[in-house]
Amino acid sequence: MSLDFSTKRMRATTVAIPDPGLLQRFLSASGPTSAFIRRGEGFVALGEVARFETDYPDAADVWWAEVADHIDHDSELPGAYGTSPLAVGSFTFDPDRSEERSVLVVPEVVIGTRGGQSWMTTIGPRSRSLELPPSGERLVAPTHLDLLEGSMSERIWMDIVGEVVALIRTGEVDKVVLARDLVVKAGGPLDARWLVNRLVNRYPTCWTYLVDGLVGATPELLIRRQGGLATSRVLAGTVSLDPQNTDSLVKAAELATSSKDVAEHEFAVESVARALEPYCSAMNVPESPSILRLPNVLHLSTDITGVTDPGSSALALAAALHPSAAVCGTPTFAARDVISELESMDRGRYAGPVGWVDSFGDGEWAIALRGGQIKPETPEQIQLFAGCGLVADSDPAAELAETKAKFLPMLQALGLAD
Ligand SMILES: C=C(O[C@H]1C=CC=C(C(=O)O)[C@@H]1O)C(=O)O
Repeated sequence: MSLDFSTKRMRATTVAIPDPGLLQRFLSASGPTSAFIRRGEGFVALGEVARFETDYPDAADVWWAEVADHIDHDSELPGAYGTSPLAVGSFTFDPDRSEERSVLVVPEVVIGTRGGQSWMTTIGPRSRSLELPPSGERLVAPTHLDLLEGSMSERIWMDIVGEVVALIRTGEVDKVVLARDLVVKAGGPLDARWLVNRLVNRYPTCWTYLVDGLVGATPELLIRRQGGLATSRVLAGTVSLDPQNTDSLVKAAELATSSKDVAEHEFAVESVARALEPYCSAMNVPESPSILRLPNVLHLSTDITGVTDPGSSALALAAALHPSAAVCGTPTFAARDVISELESMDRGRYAGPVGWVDSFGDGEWAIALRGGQIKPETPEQIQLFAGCGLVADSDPAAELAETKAKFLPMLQALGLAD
């Protein structure tokens, strides 16, 4: 829907509501529906007042600033983080080389919970009903699933890893993040709500996202802006855990002392710190990473914080930080060229920013990892993605095993793994 800014104003109303319970129960079967949930907090969004399809996040940021300017907002929770009208979006990894378009949607209804406070924000040309929408519809598990090879076989992918490593050893690039895909076909249309529900339960410390058929649970936060504070969680460097998780202490020590993983991580931290610096008056970049533990893997993790200039929205910051070396490589443009030449698939919105921005410019943008894309033209199928950072001493077989660990959350959500 396009908006005529010269004449149209919109009205938004935010009301405090009692604890609505599990947010994902409000996702709707019909019509646009999005989610952004972590540790039971966040929101689900229903309906669509306006939509902007674009190639570049900066253009979406300009569009949203103009839309937000045309909203009159009444609130029972003035100033509470994330409760003002917002837009939910997801952006392609490489807009110059993708068939997919990026999207920013202004939903009609947002139901959220954060810090013990729950709210509903409605938005539209007129005042809307302030009744909570129906929830708790029974979800149906996907059936008759087939797990298919993606754009290339494991063997070919490992050969390409070998080629990229050889290229890194010549000094042409320092790090390249190479991904691969798998396709899962079901007997009927897949219900993204089923996947969201499973991911929220199994990976509560990740950001579970659903935007326009892109669904997953990512551990990596590109940027959060809350008032004047910006935070980014940089991940790079991984070891897989065994299914019983009995080996995590040994694996943590292995990861923390692996020069290959530490090098991979340092490239990623440096790229985020460098891109964020121009927007910050002060910044804290920890000297060494900590270990982030997930059910399937351990990651090296660094939380960067900065005091930001209020003129840059969360979406503008996401545009500046993307693509970090956690999903692209170093140097950025050379790594992106290697990916486009050798990866042999369209990443679409995998590894791009996914999240939200509100009318104050606050918001959260995660990196769309550990997920997949359901397309409207093939609703019975999902394309899953996973990638690995390659440096000079990466080993193809170990990298393939790492992608398998990274596919696990989605395969579990689909019922294809325990
Ligand atoms: C590119 C992915 O992960 C990134 C984030 C964390 C650890 C990574 C790694 O160790 O390679 C990757 O940089 C992915 O999950 O598809």
